[in-house]
Parts: sequence; C-alpha cells; structure tokens
Amino acid sequence: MKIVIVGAGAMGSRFGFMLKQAGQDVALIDGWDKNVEALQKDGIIANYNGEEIQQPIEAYHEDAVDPELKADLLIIFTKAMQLEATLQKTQAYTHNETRVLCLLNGIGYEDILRRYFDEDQIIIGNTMWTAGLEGPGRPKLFGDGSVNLLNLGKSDAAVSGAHEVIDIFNEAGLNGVYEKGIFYLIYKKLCVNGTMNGLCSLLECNMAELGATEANREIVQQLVSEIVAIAQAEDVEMSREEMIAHVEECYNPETIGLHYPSMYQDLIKNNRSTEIDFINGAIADKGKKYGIATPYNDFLTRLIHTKEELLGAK
Ligand SMILES: NC(=O)C1=CN([C@@H]2O[C@H](COP(=O)(O)OP(=O)(O)OC[C@H]3O[C@@H](n4cnc5c(N)ncnc54)[C@H](OP(=O)(O)O)[C@@H]3O)[C@@H](O)[C@H]2O)C=CC1
Ligand SMILES: CC(C)(CO)C(=O)C(=O)O
Repeated sequence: MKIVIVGAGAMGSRFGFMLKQAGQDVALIDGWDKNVEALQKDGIIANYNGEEIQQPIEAYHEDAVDPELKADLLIIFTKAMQLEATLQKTQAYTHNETRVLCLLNGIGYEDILRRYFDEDQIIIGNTMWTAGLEGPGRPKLFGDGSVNLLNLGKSDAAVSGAHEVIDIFNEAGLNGVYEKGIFYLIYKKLCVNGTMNGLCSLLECNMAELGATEANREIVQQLVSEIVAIAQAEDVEMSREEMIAHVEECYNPETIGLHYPSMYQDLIKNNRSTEIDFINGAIADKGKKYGIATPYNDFLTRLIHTKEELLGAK
C-alpha cells in the first residue's frame, strides 16, 4: 500500500517516520522549501525519545509531485487553514479508491472532505500523539499516543478500509483504535483546544500557569459550556462537568501542564497564523446555525485574529 502524507511538519513527520520504520512504503509532500530540501537530502532526522535516528524517505514539494505518485492511503497533516488548498491539489495523486484520513485539531473537516472525495473514501479521527519540530526535517518525537478513527461512509468497503488502516498503524506502534463514538472524542479534544490554545496564546503562558490563576476558571467554564451546547445540538452527548474536569487535568505540571499549546507555538513562537477558525470560530459559526449564543468563543476568536494582525502573523 502506498501511503502519502501531505503536510510534513511535526505530526506528518512523526507518522511518516513511524510508518517508514515499520517497513511501509511512504511518501511525504510539503510546501515549505527548506523542509522538503532537508527531507530529500537527509531523510527524517528524528529526536526519537532522546535518541537521534535517521530515516531516509521519499519527499516532494507540493508544486513538484512525481506524476506517477498514486496514494492508496492519504493522511492529511497540514494546518487546518491549508486544508482546502491542499485538497484542490490532491486529485493529481489520488484515485477512486484512495482512503483519506484527516487527523487535524478542530471540527467540521468532514464537510470539506466530502466536497473532494466520496464518503466511502473518508476516514475521520483524532490523535493523542504529539510532535514538535527542531528545524527542517528534524521532528522531536517524545511520549506515547493513539489514533482514534472511524469511516464516514457506511459500506462494507468503507468499514474494511478503516480496519486496514488500524492494522497498519498498530504494526507501526501508532495505536489505532476503531472508535464508533468518534464525534464525542473530537468534541472532547475540542474542549481542550478551545480553552487552552487560545487562552495560553493570548496570555503567553503554559497550561499549568493558566491553571494556577483563579480568574481563568469562569472563562474556561463558559467556553466549555458553549462547546458542550453545540455538541449536544449535533446529537453528541457529553457532560459539561466532565468536560471541565477533563480540561482541568491539563493544568497538571507532572503530565502536560508545562506544554505550550500548538497555537502558542504557531503564533507567539513562530509568528504564524492560527487554527482558531476551526476551533472556537467553528463553535461560533455553529452557534449561529443552531441559534445558540456562543459569546465567549466568538470573543476569543476575534481576540486571536486581532493578535495575529498585531504580530503580522503569516
Ligand atoms: N503538533 C502536535 O503535537 C499536534 C498537532 N495536531 C494537529 O495536526 C495538524 C498539523 O500540525 P503540526 O504537524 O503540528 O503542524 P506544523 O506547523 O509542524 O506543520 C504544518 C505545516 O506547516 C508548515 N511549516 C511548519 N513549520 C514551518 C516553519 N517554521 N516555516 C514555514 N512553514 C512551516 C509546513 O508546510 P507549509 O509550508 O506548506 O505550510 C507543514 O506542512 C494541525 O491540525 C494540528 O492542530 C494534532 C495533535 C497534536
Ligand atoms: C496538547 C494540546 C492538547 C493542548 O491544547 C494540543 O492539542 C495542542 O497543543 O494543540
């Protein structure tokens, strides 16, 4: 099976590295010139749990993909705001039976994917793996994780396609789980991203520092209440109290509390645009659709966009 990963940043490199190490036939596609040059020259040089491992890998710039390349499995790890532009280019290296797996943070990707692929080709999910980049071609890969996924279409072929991906992931140690309640998990993760990412970026702190403040609690509770109300409007059952407790687990400095969320790294560290429109912005949009007030998510979205403008984020 030919696996093509589009978006060879931190997460794309993690999945590419682990799948290639497990003997899979993997190609990476990316739009960042220096990253592609490094991958083509030296492969992935991973800091893998403290050990440097070099893994040669096939890699292309998004504007110079080999016309012979055809993906049986396409994994998307661009940033959310690059998804639509990426999908417009994928037709060149996909076919009618390509499975497309999207693991981006945020919500609503199934609606975008349906515009480009048949429902039976689409697999949605989320992942608890994390990754960072120390430089072009140099991912920093620490810790453990898992991938929850579910076929969007209902046909036998769609179900077996998702199971095939899980088998491949498990052989590579990526811990794939077939998850019928995938939308619950997607909203559960959104509760974390919809609070920690925007607030830590605006306040320029890590999650433990945010959690140590008294004044943040009301804001976090209001953001989560709005997210849970939208999930419920979409028939995803979840408890507000459980989700607030889940978010508060992130404050623990002995687990992930010392982490600066990816949005902080994008905006504050790397001066790049954020995924806010697919996190809090998506909640505000759905609030308008369902007639549910989402003032905290709306305000947070606008504040992050204001900060992007002030910092001249690209
Ligand atoms: N990192 C993590 O721990 C986790 C991330 N996710 C999600 O996975 C998706 C991918 O995230 P992630 O891999 O972290 O994103 P990255 O920013 O590492 O990579 C995404 C893309 O950004 C570009 N890029 C990255 N760094 C630079 C740079 N310094 N200069 C120029 N371009 C750069 C690259 O291509 P291009 O030039 O074409 O933009 C790359 O394909 C997101 O939806 C994220 O929310 C989910 C779970 C955990
Ligand atoms: C680690 C975590 C859960 C923090 O919000 C995350 O997903 C991110 O950094 O984007």
